[in-house]
Amino acid sequence: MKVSDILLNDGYKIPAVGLGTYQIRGGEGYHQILAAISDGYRSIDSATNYDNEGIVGKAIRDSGIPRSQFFISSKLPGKYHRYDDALSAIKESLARMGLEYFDLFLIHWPLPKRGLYVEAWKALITAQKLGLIKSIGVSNFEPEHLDKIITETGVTPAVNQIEIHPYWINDNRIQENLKRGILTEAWSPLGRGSDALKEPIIQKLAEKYDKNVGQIILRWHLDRGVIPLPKSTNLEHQRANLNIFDFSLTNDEIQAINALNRENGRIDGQDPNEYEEFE
Ligand SMILES: NC(=O)C1=CN([C@@H]2O[C@H](COP(=O)(O)OP(=O)(O)OC[C@H]3O[C@@H](n4cnc5c(N)ncnc54)[C@H](OP(=O)(O)O)[C@@H]3O)[C@@H](O)[C@H]2O)C=CC1
Ligand SMILES: O=C(O)C(=O)[C@@H](O)[C@H](O)C(=O)CO
Repeated sequence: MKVSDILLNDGYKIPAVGLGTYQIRGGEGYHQILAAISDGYRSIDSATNYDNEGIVGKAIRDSGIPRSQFFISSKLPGKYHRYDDALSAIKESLARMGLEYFDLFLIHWPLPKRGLYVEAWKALITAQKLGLIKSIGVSNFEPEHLDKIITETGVTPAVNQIEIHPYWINDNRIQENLKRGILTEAWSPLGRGSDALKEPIIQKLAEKYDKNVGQIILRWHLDRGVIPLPKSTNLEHQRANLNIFDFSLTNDEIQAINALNRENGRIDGQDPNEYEEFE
């Protein structure tokens, strides 16, 4: 299945769907990632905190597909926000992956109470200049965090990866990213297997388009200009999650899914202003 590309604000292109890899680890995880690659995934979202950079890199190398055809992302953990630590951490991530560069590297969480994310951002800018990273971005950044790094460095992130699913549609943050020329990626795009998959409106649309419920939600992301990063260890789901480029939702259908939004729909404990990573 051919996945479309989207242009980033720095001139690089990113595939419109990527594979989430949270909790995909070890030998089993290696085979799951290899299977996803053979099904057509070229964009893979990893993180130092996922303890899987080694198997992601091994799957890429063993796939036989040229490195240049992949779009590989990882993320900086909070314990390495200091400038020197961040630069070393990026080099360590590359070493674990066995790669010479990342296509995208993100600050995983802003951790505003620690107040070091501007230092971390400066390290990503340096790493980009050194050729270790092509595109640099952030994750879980609120508009005020974005403004702070942009004002203090003059460099706008290419991507902000944030929580988005039918119970947390996050329209305001998507618009705030857009205003600054930042592309939005959706983490937990399927609500991490929540009841969203059972919602009648989504089931009805699945029947209408002859798709499954996961595909309807992923198409909703694309139709809102958002890149979803679905995680699946099930081969059938993995394949289906890429097969979303032969239909699109109407504006009314997008609004009907938007109406599932809940004031407290965020996944527990993931408020970017409060979130603390475990050391
Ligand atoms: N930047 C950040 O702070 C964060 C980033 N992330 C990133 O986002 C990725 C995705 O988020 P994640 O939390 O994993 O959750 P997802 O929203 O991707 O949901 C994953 C769950 O949905 C199921 N699923 C996948 N496809 C389908 C389908 N077609 N039909 C029915 N069920 C399906 C999976 O089960 P099965 O395996 O059986 O298919 C799994 O239980 C992460 O893996 C990670 O890469 C996530 C959280 C925070
Ligand atoms: O998966 C990630 O990228 C995370 O940042 C984690 O916070 C994850 O969302 C989680 O729920 C950890 O408890």
